[in-house]
Amino acid sequence: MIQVSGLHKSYNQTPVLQDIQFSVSKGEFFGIIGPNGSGKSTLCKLISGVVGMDQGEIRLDGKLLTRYSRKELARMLAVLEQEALPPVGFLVREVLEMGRFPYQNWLGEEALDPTPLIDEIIHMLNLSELEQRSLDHLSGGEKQRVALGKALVQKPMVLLLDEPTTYLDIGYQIQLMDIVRSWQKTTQVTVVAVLHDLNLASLYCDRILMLHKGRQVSVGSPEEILRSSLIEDVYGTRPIVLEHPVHHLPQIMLQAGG
Ligand SMILES: Nc1ncnc2c1ncn2[C@@H]1O[C@H](COP(=O)(O)OP(=O)(O)OP(=O)(O)O)[C@@H](O)[C@H]1O
Repeated sequence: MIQVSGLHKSYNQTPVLQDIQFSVSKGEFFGIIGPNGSGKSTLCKLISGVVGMDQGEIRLDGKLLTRYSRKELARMLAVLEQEALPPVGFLVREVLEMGRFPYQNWLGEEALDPTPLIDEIIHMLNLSELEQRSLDHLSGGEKQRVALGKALVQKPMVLLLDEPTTYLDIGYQIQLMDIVRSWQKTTQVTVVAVLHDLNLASLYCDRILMLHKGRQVSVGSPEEILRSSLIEDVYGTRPIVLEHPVHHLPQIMLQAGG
């Protein structure tokens, strides 16, 4: 579904991403991890077409990203980022309705009534009590659920999540990741998620790409990537890696220094 090859990106002559090469299959849950400043968000912006690359190519469903029109790309790919929410004055339901713009004509109408889909997503994300509230008065976590709702109503083939669990407490972190995963199972959407929390990445991702200083360190299963020595090389701290007693996936425990 996504093929990235030979990707390079510099800002002001400083390389931010170099030699990035990977592919993501349809329906896969693909994680991107790495320390602060390693280039995760830049990679997301390149995949979503917000920022142009210097070298290399990105293909979505076999077609070069640069060949998609804005509306075609919005039907193909949705991005969850809170900053993309409209600034002030909109109700939650209105914000979700905005997610349908790729399917609307110039009058803002679409062939099929999107109300059942929007209702389903409002229900799934527990937004029923908030749907007539203004976005301005929501908490960070509530806004994050609205941002996810706006991305899901786009019914994309690829869902790009840039730090989706920021602002969320542990209950909502798991709830959001579970919702994304069950949505993925029913729609076969391909998910690419930048995650800071390595334990969440392990629990939800089929494969993980690890970045370090703009370079790709490795791509592999959680077991291949979340190894104590590799994490120490990249993050500069050596965690204890244990197997989750229920899910049998690696989980890390941090060790305090001194
Ligand atoms: N628009 C920009 N102009 C100049 N430099 C930039 C720009 N955007 C990002 N950078 C630089 O590119 C590097 C990678 O940034 P990026 O935001 O992609 O990293 P990240 O891995 O997402 O970091 P974090 O985990 O801290 O969010 C950083 O050194 C950052 O300062």
